[in-house]
Order: sequence, then structure tokens, then C-alpha cells
Amino acid sequence: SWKAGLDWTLGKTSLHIFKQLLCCLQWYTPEACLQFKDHFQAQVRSACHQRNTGTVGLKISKVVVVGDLFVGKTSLINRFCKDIFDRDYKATIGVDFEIERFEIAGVPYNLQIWDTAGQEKFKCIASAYYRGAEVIVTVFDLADIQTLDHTKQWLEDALRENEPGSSFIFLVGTKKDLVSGATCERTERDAIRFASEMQAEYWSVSAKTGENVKEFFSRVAALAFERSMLKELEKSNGRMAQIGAGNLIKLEGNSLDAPESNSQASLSCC
Ligand SMILES: Nc1nc2c(ncn2[C@@H]2O[C@H](COP(=O)(O)OP(=O)(O)OP(=O)(O)O)[C@@H](O)[C@H]2O)c(=O)[nH]1
Ligand SMILES: [Mg+2]
Repeated sequence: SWKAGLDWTLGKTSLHIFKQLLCCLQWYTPEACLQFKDHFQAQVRSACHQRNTGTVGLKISKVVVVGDLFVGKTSLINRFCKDIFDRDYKATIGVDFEIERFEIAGVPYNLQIWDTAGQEKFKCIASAYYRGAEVIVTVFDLADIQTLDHTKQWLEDALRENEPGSSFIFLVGTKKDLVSGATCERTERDAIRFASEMQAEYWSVSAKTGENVKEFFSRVAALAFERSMLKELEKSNGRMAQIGAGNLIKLEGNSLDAPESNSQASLSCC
């Protein structure tokens, strides 16, 4: 299954798939990539290989999806989590969430995907759920350029509730099936510029056809997983043990190299 296919990062075939995900497919936009590397950082790979993954498999990482009403947030989540698409609009009231289970490099990993309401009157309910987001997905409608203009405000609101630099940011254009030709190219150019300003990675998707939906969430899961693993390794590296009458001994773990690239890396380094 595609979920098993998330085991990209170990071995030759998996590396190939990851490269494909990063470089070759049409939807991928190199100028709007948060990181440009072939695989997880070495210490993450080795920890996965040795099954030394601590509490990562038990953890649920939070993904918050925000954006104007009617842009297709619920449809995107429903396509991914339930593989369904509904043509009729049913506004989200407040918030809703889905939990999706992954297996990455042999390690179970869970994402809790929060679907928030775009309608102004529900904003104060929805914003109460922004806190602790490992990933913020800012959504706009490729067929309605105004919704792109509003993404910066949505992001600002979500960032206000989170520690600086603690969340991956994605900008997602939906309803790709409704746009084509020069208009589409223009919108995407604007979107890539916005993504650069927002320090976000840009994706275009269609919940109707399913185009790029699995690939997008796989990417979200992979980046969130790697960060969870790095945090876990940092924690176990600095662990203290108490022996006898209270003497503290610092346990020396594997030394952690500095990260190869920052998750919020500026677009110029991709
Ligand atoms: N053609 C097309 N229509 C879509 C797509 N995604 C969503 N829609 C339609 O757009 C409308 C709004 O979709 P929703 O997913 O409910 O929008 P939302 O962003 O969740 O709206 P709120 O919950 O009010 O914030 C619905 O009628 C969907 O069928 C898509 O990829 N293609
Ligand atoms: Mg909705």
C-alpha cells in the first residue's frame, strides 16, 4: 500500500521513491521546497534501523488546516482520510479532526489532522485549537485568487499560538481540476512567491480527482516524523541517571550532528 511505501528512507528502492517525490513529479516545485535532500538525517536513519525510536511511535503529531471558507479544507482531508469527495458544500462548524496512522521507516507514526472552519463566526472557536501545531497547512482555492491573499492572515493567526520556528508551514492550492492554462500558471507563480514570503512549501492538489493528495500528506508525515525523531534523540542524549545516594551521572549518548538543514530553511537554500 502507499502507506507501506512511506518506508522511503532506507534502502535503494525507497531512496529512489523519495527522489521521485522530491524531484521528478510535476506537482513538485523546487523553488518552494522546505528542504532539499534525499533522505532523513543520518542519526534518524540509524535510530530507525536499530528500532531505537523511543516514544515516537506512541506520539500523535498535530496538523492544523486553516484557510477561507469554501476553499476545500474538509474535502482535502476527507479525500485523504476516507477517500471520498462530496460535491455539496457543508460548512465546518468550529473544528473537527481525523487521526491517520502511518508507518515510516518501520516505525508507527500518527498524525492528528485538525480541520478548522473558515467562516468568520467560528474563528474564535477554531483558533483555540491552533496551539501545539507541528504542521500548519494554509489552504487557498486556485480558482479564487482572493483566497490566496488571505492566507498570510490565516498563517499569522496560527503562528501567534505557537512557538516561533516550531511548526512546518505548507501553502496548499486546492481545486487544481478547475484551473488550467495561463491563469493557472499565473496563480501558481503568485503562490510560490507567497510561499517564499511565508517560509512555506507550496503544493497544488485536487480533492475531486485526488491529484497529489496522498503525496502531500506523505510529505507532511515524513517531515513531522523526522522532527519528532530528532527531538526524541536530543532528549535521550541529555538523559540523566540517578545512582546511589543522589549522585547524578550524565549518560553519554551518540553525539548529534548539527541539523543538515533547518525545517524553516529559506527557499534560496533548496
Ligand atoms: N472541483 C472541485 N471542487 C472542490 C474541490 N475541493 C472542494 N471542492 C468543493 O468546494 C466546496 C467547499 O469545500 P469544503 O471542503 O467544504 O470547504 P471548506 O474549506 O472545508 O469550507 P469551511 O468548512 O466552510 O471552512 C464543496 O462544494 C466541495 O465539493 C476540488 O478539489 N475540486
Ligand atoms: Mg470545512
